[in-house]
Amino acid sequence: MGSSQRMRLAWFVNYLVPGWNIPWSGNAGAEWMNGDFYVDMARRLDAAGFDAMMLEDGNYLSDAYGGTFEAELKHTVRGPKNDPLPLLPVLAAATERLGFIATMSSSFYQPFLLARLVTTLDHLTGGRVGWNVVTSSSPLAAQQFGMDALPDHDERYLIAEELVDVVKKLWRSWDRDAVVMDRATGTYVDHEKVRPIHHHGTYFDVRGPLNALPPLQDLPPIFQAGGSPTGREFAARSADVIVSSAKGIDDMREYRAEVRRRAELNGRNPDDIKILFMISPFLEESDELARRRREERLAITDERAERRLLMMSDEIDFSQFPLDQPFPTDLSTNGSQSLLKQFAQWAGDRPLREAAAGDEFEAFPAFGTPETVADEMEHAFREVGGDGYLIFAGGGGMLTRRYVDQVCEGLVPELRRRGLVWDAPPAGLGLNQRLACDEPAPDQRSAASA
Ligand SMILES: Cc1cc2nc3c(=O)[nH]c(=O)nc-3n(C[C@H](O)[C@H](O)[C@H](O)COP(=O)(O)O)c2cc1C
Repeated sequence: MGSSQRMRLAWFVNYLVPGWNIPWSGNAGAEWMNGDFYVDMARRLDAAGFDAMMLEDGNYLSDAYGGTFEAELKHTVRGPKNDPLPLLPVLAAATERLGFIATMSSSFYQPFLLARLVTTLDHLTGGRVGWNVVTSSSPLAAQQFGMDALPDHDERYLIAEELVDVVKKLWRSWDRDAVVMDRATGTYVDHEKVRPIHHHGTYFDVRGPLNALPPLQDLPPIFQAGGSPTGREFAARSADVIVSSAKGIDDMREYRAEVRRRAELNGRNPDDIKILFMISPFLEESDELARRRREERLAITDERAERRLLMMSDEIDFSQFPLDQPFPTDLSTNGSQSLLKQFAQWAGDRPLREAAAGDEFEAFPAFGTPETVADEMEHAFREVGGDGYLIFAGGGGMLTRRYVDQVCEGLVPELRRRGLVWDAPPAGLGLNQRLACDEPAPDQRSAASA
């Protein structure tokens, strides 16, 4: 059975300590900061045929949970976290084809700085960079930049939309053939091919032009993860790739249909937006062993519940809610609205301890042998019609070199055998073209069994 479209694979990483006190974590706790762990990982992903590594970012430690940094620093949820942007060219230099998605917040970056940074990264990586547009979710982040609080949730998306627009105008302030290098006249750039943009908007005033070269890719891909109605609308208007935290086949289907509908209403071809769903696969030699290991990981303990609640504590103090009671249903936030709503739905009437400890960042539970997990992924892929997956290693907590190998050496070859992922991308594609490319991979199942 050939595939009508290919499955894209990306991996979501935080530049903070990966698994460090679990089996197979080696000396990661003492060494992660030098970047070698992530360099090794990027090489593995590149060789396995992953499309991209997505580098998460945020810029605060939260004491919203219980009014202290104790739990935050104990569990290393948000830090210590180094700045992933300088890591990006280091990763690119160690790899050939893998794309890298840099996260930069629309609440703190000025368009000029961002446009120049991304175009520089695009040249340094040979056209392999993308931008994950996030709006940030905590007043604690705003307070690092001289503000008391973030703008309101929905207004943040208006700012993001204008930011994307100005950044694109800056990228296009140079014609692609502006550099003429005319030796006879001694002219390096044709000045008629470079123009100011004179942008005067609601949130930004930028004269332009860019004082750097335009990106190597025509436009580096825009990633987005908005889950609220406003977030979905922004994604449908601006994103090339959406990473979704939808949970369950119905939710995945609903999310995809709604974003595609919104894209169409905005005059876009819905097929131009690729949607990746999050999974945290749990791979072992047998289904039974994987099930047992997963159960151990998701054991209902106060410690695990605390870690999960901490991840949401960008604004609300979740330590105030008793773990033996159901999660309150009447909470609202100026932070990540959809993530809060999704957790409340997941939690239902169960005691909070059970709901929080048992929650994983995944569209569906994926555990077992590579064959079993590939079955699950293929089933959902065909059922929902999504464009691929974003792997997240259980919120990063179970990320080890061994875990990366289980995915790259066990799961991906199985997906490739089924004709779901390419052997290698077609030559000469920038990251944006690569992500957009639906060209099916050859089905190697019959060849392998012949
Ligand atoms: C896969 C994924 C990756 C995300 N990466 C980041 C990130 O790196 N930094 C950040 O501040 N927020 C990140 N977010 C949060 C989103 O930008 C957004 O705030 C969240 O999905 C809630 O959407 P909403 O505000 O529309 O409700 C991520 C969310 C998801 C699902």
